Amino acid sequence: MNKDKTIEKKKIPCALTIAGSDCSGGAGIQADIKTMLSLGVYASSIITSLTAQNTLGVRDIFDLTRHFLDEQFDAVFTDIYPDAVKIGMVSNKEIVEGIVENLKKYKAKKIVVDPVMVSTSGSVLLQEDAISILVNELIPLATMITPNIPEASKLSGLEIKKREDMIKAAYLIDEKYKGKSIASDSSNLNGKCNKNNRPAILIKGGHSIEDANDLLLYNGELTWFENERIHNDNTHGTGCTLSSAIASYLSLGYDLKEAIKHAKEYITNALKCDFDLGAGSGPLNHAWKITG
Ligand SMILES: Nc1ncnc2c1ncn2[C@@H]1O[C@H](COP(=O)(O)OP(=O)(O)O)[C@@H](O)[C@H]1O
Ligand SMILES: Cc1ncc(COP(=O)(O)OP(=O)(O)O)c(N)n1
Repeated sequence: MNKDKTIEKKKIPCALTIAGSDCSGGAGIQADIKTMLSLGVYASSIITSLTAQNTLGVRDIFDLTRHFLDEQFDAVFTDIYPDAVKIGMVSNKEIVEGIVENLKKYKAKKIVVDPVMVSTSGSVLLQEDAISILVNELIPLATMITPNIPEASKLSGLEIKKREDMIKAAYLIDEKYKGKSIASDSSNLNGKCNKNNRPAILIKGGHSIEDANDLLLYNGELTWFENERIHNDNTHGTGCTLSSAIASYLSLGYDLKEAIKHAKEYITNALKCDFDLGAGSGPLNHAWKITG
């Protein structure tokens, strides 16, 4: 292509989402791209799986092949290299293995892994035999992971009922990754070190019976991100949105804690708009910044 080299190129931050497609637009790739765009970040995508789902649940899942995954990685990373990456639904063993190999091959930076396992409506989004690869090979590449309460229970082996359990679970997960992190950016996250050389852990509190507070364990330090619980049943895609908002803020150059703080505010505002689409648990309003 004959591009005019005399025109000065404007550099805009680029975030990549590697996730499943939700045809109803509430979660997955669609929620991620809406979030990235609303935060002023260029969004690219690598699709792992197609889901036929809506606000009532997941009807069917069709996984992409390893070959097609590799083709997408090559197309994205050799042309518009992302400043940050968000990973969501990875569906099966072959796909997780492919993601691990490609992230290493292209030396991806600032990786936020949302260890999506089961949708809130109860559908399995990660096959059982893929869990150990996610745990032992993908998570060690991550800058941070964002499990919800059921996922944090699975990763830690601890039943989480209250705030203190979230703290115990965070330490148990952290202990597993002692000395195992090989994140290519672990020594250079916006100039800050992951001193312990393992992924930061953010346990999300959306499923808590208490407040919707999220807990971060980062460099051995605990931080709570406390925002009011919004009484809105339309929460489809909150986890996808939070992780893609964090990746967006990281691509904009925010440090980890600032990125989480702003991402949490984004979710709270999107929930406050009280969108009510569909017959079930509806999606968030990503246009809240424009429409209020
Ligand atoms: N009712 C709510 N009010 C305020 N924040 C919420 C609410 N539900 C979820 N969140 C927030 O949305 C984000 C995603 O959390 P969660 O729903 O636990 O994840 P997931 O969608 O992966 O199950 C977290 O920051 C959580 O605190
Ligand atoms: C394609 C796809 N990816 C992820 C999810 C799960 O979305 P999440 O935001 O974690 O939570 P719920 O929407 O299940 O509350 C999904 N449903 N589809």
